[in-house]
Amino acid sequence: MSITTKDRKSIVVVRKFGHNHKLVQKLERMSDLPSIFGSTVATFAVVYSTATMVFVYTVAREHFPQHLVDGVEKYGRKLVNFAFPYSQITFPEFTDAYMRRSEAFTAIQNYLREKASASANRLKADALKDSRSLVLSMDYNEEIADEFDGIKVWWTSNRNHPRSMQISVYPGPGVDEKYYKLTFHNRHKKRIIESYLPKVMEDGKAIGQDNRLRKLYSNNPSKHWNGFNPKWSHVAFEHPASFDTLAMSAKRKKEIINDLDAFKEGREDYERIGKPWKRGYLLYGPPGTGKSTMIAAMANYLKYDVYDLELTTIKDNTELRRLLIDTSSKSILREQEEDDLDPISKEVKKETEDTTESKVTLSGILNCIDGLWSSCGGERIIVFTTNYPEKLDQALIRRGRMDKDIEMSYCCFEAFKVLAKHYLKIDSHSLFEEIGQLLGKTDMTPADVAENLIPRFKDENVETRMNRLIEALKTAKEGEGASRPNEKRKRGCNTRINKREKRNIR
Ligand SMILES: Nc1ncnc2c1ncn2[C@@H]1O[C@H](COP(=O)(O)OP(=O)(O)OP(=O)(O)O)[C@@H](O)[C@H]1O
Ligand SMILES: [Mg+2]
Repeated sequence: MSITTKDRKSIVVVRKFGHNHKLVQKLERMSDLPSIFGSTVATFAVVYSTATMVFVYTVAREHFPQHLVDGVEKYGRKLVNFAFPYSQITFPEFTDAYMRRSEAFTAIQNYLREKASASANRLKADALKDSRSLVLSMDYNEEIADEFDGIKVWWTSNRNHPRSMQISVYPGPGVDEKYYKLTFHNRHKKRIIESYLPKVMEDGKAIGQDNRLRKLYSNNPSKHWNGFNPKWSHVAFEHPASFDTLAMSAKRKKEIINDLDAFKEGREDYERIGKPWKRGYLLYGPPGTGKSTMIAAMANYLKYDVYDLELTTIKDNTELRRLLIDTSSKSILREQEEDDLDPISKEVKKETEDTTESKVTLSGILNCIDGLWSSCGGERIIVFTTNYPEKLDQALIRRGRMDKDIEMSYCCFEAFKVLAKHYLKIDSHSLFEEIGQLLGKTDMTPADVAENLIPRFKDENVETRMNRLIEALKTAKEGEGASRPNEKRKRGCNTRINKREKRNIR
């Protein structure tokens, strides 16, 4: 170093700085070396060297003209960058003084959680709000290395300890300030910012979505809405239904799953053709054929929330719109026709409801489905369920609003086999043939079949349960024969999916 100064000590220190740069370069090449070691030494070198630069700068300002001092400063910065060519980005937990949690922090936390359990040595266990089980994450001061397109980066989890024992509802002095720090080589800055970080955010959000406890929302009567009473109340959505346990033919099931997959993966297609990312299903069929079970299976398959829309407690279209805007994406909105409600539910509703009649009109619903609601955040499914498809207005079910009809009907033999597999834990039995024949001649819903297969007492054996079903089928057949002797029944498997073009409900 050729700086002529009276202070010998500073020249010696600058030489050390050069030595540290070589060390950092060496550490960088040794990518197999635990990086915490590399970055700790490098950080130490930089802190040490930076302190020295500050000292040199102070001394120089006192003894040298300004243009020389500026030169030293510029050269010093270059040296620091040369010695530690890494950039760091910090992601604090809170975005502001109002305890608003940073979305970026949460996404990174989710993203690193999976990597942490595989590679970090020290983990923290938490039962997070809205999460179903214990979650493990990297402990403070722990480091995780990640790789993206051959670029190596390091994440550390840190916190600033409270500077005083003050108790505060806001983060700040007295409250832990947690943050993640990302370190990467300067030469990758552009790709890290433009490609890696967006990927971390996207993956982290998707992981959060998958792990969160999903919710079943129901709308509150609009007369109760105010700052304290929200439009929607929710409970945890923990319905156990799945496509595996849903009684219907395997072919139909596959068709519905494929349709849902295409929708879920279809974001870019919808964007490209300029269509709101939503899909409408019309589920129709007699009570007990599995319409509600199907919605639960869909929600579990897609990992969506469910909004149960009760139109009778909404005064008018404006309120309906406000209600729908308040729903989130990745959700299934279920609207049930009032005629479908059983007599008891109708009575309860009459007693609890306001006497003023709902002025929600069909066109109000349609406008919401077509317009505003569709456009505020995509990935929404709307399902209309009805026991009386023939009563639905054609405007509601025209193509583009309801994209697919799914008919749920009586239990066929294939559907019975699904129920037997789950209720009786058997795939075949000598009584299956008789049951199959009876199902072919009798209208019995999957709900009634299931009711006969469920044990009435502990350890009730499989034959007894199947014989009970046989008896029930025989009784139902006799009853049907007596009440509807001339009716020509069409029986297929319990689900039929109709393309809109082919179906004519009226
Ligand atoms: N297809 C099915 N697969 C499996 N279980 C079924 C099926 N259909 C009915 N069940 C059983 O019967 C019960 C009632 O079914 P569900 O509530 O889904 O019928 P629904 O068609 O929605 O009736 P409603 O028209 O009265 O609303 C379910 O809890 C489930 O146990
Ligand atoms: Mg139902």
